[in-house]
Amino acid sequence: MSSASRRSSATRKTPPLPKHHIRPTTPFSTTSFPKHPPSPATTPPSKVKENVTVTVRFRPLNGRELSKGDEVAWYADGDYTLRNEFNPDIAYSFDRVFGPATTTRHVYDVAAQHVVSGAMEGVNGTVFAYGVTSSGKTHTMHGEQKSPGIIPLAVKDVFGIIQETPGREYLLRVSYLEIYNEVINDLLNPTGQNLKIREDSQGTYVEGIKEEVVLSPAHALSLIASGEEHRHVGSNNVNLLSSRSHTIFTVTIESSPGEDQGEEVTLSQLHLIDLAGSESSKTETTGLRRKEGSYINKSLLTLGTVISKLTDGKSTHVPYRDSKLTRLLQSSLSGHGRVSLICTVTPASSNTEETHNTLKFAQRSKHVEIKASQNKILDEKSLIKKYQREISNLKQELQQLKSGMVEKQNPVVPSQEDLVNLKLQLEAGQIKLQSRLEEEEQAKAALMGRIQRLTKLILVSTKNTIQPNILEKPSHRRRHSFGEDELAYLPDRKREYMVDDDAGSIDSELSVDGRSDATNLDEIVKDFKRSKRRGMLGWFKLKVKSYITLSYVPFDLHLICYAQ
Ligand SMILES: Nc1ncnc2c1ncn2[C@@H]1O[C@H](COP(=O)(O)OP(=O)(O)OP(=O)(O)O)[C@@H](O)[C@H]1O
Repeated sequence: MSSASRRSSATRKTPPLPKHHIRPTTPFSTTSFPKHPPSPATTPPSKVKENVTVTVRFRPLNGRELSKGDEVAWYADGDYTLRNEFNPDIAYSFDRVFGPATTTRHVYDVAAQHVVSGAMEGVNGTVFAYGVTSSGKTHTMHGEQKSPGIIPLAVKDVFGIIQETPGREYLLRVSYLEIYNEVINDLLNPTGQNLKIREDSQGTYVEGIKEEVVLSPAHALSLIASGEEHRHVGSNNVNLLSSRSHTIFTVTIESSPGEDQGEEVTLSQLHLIDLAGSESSKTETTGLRRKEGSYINKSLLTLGTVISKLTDGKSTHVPYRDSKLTRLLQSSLSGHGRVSLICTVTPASSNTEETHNTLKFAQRSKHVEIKASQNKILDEKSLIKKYQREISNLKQELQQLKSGMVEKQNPVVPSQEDLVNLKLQLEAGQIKLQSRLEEEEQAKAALMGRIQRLTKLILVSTKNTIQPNILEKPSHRRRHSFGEDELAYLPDRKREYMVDDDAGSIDSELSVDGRSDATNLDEIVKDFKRSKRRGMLGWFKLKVKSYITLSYVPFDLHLICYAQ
């Protein structure tokens, strides 16, 4: 093969070699998860073994490599095999090998979609990109506006799955952290520095990490973008924007069949990880960069050791504790949930050795066994159930408050004498009445606000086929439309997201009252102004009429007080 033709592509189609297909979806069973003890009410786990999905993605030779005369040293030989150009005996097979022309969308469909859909069904999932500096990890995980990466595609998919799952309610929370020089920083909360890893009976977790409930893809992406602003990035001689830290973006997904149904809630975590790249002596660095590089290399070395120990079949001790990265990945690597490893490589001959090391790591990782199983929790442990119960209680409370107010307003036609007495009573008790009315109004507004806030947090599909009549009345749930625009993912964009106003289905129910109140109030104000013109007697005549026609008497009382 000539240099020129080698340079043109790192992909070749030759007769098929033994193929390694992506494993079929594993039937779900039950397991536990960090921070949430397993429910005794769950069915016994029927764990089915599968392996980590391991794929390799080539990036094209870049300008720097071409200008220094680099050749293609490694190439994709079909969809599953990767070969060394100069030594045909060196070949590796993986679940999939992506040539340099492959789109990230395709990588997502093959390497990440099954992990994301599993997470939506309660199976923990981890997708991570591994490779040397400048091999394309960030390009793969984050992408750019024109070519969104695995993280934005997964976020969009999560909301798409909610939309395609009528009759189920979801609550999503996200967190975003970096491990920089072996220190954990919260990227969603700049004051959350040097956070500690804690362990409970269910595994490791980061103490004090901020979790934000997300309401739409744009909302989640804006959080990532704002988190990215705090991530440590710097340039080395091969990458102008080299990641100096490992990042873990976690989506916690709770789902339940609905407010009044007894079925357990499923809970899972989806970890999307962009590792920093290992650096060799060729990566010329000094000072701070070198220090960062040594932390990065050390933690990746520990990751390699952990993978080796997990797969050699004889180790009794796995050194998860030797790095923050492996401690946080402990639950995933020790088999709780689905894992997809995307190794990124350059075909460049100048990087032959580094690419070979990545491939050896990928090969070992293939033998890590995992048991994908579904997490279920009891109602009381679940945030979504807590919110659902709270909404229902608040609605009852609101109803009681409203009916209490209406009872007090029963329109009775008073006699002339009653009216005089009433006026005297009103004069005596006007301040008390006024403040009580204000209190009731405030309580009502507070209840409405709480119901509205809680309702917005729970996500449902607009395709509600379970209750078709729901379309006939204003919805009580937040509605979403998940367009491509949601992926307009600008890292420099500040948090300009919403809690927007399309949500307000509960508004529509509540605003019915709001509008009628306002209408009555307007009328009363008009009456009041007219009566002022006519003098007090006119006002009293008018009020007698108002008592009969208006149902919302407290406002009348209120105005009478002012009218005196
Ligand atoms: N598959 C690809 N197609 C086109 N360009 C790519 C691809 N992969 C990476 N690149 C480009 O190569 C450069 C380096 O990629 P990237 O920053 O993703 O590397 P990295 O592995 O994350 O590096 P580091 O570990 O230093 O952060 C970027 O300019 C990126 O746009």
